Amino acid sequence: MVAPKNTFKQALIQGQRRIGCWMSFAEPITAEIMGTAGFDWLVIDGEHAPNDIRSIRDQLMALENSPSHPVVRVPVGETWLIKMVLDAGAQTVLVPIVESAEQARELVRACRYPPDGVRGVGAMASRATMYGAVDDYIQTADQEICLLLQVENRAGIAALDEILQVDGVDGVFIGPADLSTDMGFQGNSAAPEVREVISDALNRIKAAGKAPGILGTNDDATQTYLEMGAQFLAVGIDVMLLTQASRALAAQWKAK
Ligand SMILES: O=C(O)C(=O)C[C@H](O)[C@@H](O)CO
Repeated sequence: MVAPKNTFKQALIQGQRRIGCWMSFAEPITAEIMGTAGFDWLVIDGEHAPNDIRSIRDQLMALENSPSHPVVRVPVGETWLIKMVLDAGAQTVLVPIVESAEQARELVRACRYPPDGVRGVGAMASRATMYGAVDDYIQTADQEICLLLQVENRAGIAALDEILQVDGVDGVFIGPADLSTDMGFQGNSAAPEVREVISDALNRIKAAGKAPGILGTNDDATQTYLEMGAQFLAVGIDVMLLTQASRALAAQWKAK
């Protein structure tokens, strides 16, 4: 079997815009449904959704034949967690709350095999190699893995230029909910002060030759981030899609 190419990473390198969606149900069946919607990428959220390594693996399996590229967000940037999601077959990893270049360098090392990194070699028994069927996985994995870091507080913003110098970081995602809360706006990411910081950060990320990313949870925010130049842009969350549609439907028919 030929080692899988990371088409999402290639698209980011080529400067293409990628429209995605968050998945917070932590269920393979909803991942499978989302995989039919036409998004370029889908986040399997290990930070705020009730996922474990088995549910992450099952959602990766559910998306196997989907054109939507799975991005696994680990709960924290720990080497052992990154090792597990890579072995489960993730090629793109999103790490929350990155605050320094040193942390970014450690995360790059967590994604790479020795001698460049510290990823343990258990490939033959893992899903990443289709249980040994991909002969050249170890030789090709480092270049196919896409590492996306989340900068989402004042410390991260202060360290952004240094983080952007770290080789092996493919993109930086600004977390509007966390950033606005850390800035004292309690989740109000539409506050002008927050929007200004987001706009400046997205510009700096692009200028450094990395892909800028963000999540908009309503049309106004999404349109604003699009105009600010977000390249990998999540435009919603599956749970919110269901809550909004089901509440609107109930209200529509109860009002008759
Ligand atoms: O700070 C943010 O915004 C994010 O990191 C995305 C969120 O975690 C979220 O809205 C998805 O649960």
